[in-house]
Amino acid sequence: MKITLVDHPLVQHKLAHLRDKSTGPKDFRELAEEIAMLMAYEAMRDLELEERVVETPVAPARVRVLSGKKLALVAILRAGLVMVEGILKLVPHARVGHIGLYRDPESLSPVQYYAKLPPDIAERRVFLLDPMLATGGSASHALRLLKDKGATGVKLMCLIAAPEGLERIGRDHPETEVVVAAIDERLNEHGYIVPGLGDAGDRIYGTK
Ligand SMILES: O=P(O)(O)OC[C@H]1O[C@H](OP(=O)(O)OP(=O)(O)O)[C@H](O)[C@@H]1O
Ligand SMILES: O=c1cc[nH]c(=O)[nH]1
Ligand SMILES: [Mg+2]
Repeated sequence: MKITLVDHPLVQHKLAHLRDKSTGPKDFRELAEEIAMLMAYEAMRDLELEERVVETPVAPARVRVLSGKKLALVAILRAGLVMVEGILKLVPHARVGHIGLYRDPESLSPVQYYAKLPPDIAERRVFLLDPMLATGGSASHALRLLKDKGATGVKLMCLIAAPEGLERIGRDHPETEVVVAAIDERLNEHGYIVPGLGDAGDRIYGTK
């Protein structure tokens, strides 16, 4: 499994504020959007380009524009929604899918309550978005669902990953590239990432 760590200073600076427990929902959402946007710059580095010629006011210019497969952003609800908002600013024509999952607090297994994907998902470059990769159960479930719909080459983008989650994805979906801004120490006894940032969904929406 390929892991891409986005350790750019701007990403790390914003992540520091995101982790801080005194950061409220408004700033949390803005920071998470900005980090996702900066990470997408790296995650989309291998998008295909084709040559064109455009007329500048001075002369023809050979330019390169995006070509190849169209894009799909798939958010794991709820927390993945903020990443969609950031990345859509860069690629506004991407189609957006939603997979609704919550972790059962006892078993920590994902429970699916919703799924709506672009019908041509198998023909698109897919970026699966969730800020937190903890046990990896939610991301692994979502990757299975996407693959069952015919998606290939899906990239998983997470702000913070635990080693346990990365191992799980490597085991279940070894062909998947995971793009992360930080790899933390471990999970605690409740399945939260240490030091992490707490419950991403609750911090985004102020539900705790
Ligand atoms: O790797 P895992 O162990 O599966 O944990 C990660 C999942 O937990 C969080 O979602 P949560 O279940 O809190 O749902 P929410 O986004 O609605 O709050 C997070 O956004 C991930 O989807
Ligand atoms: O640390 C964690 C683990 C799972 N989900 C979160 O939102 N945070
Ligand atoms: Mg949550």
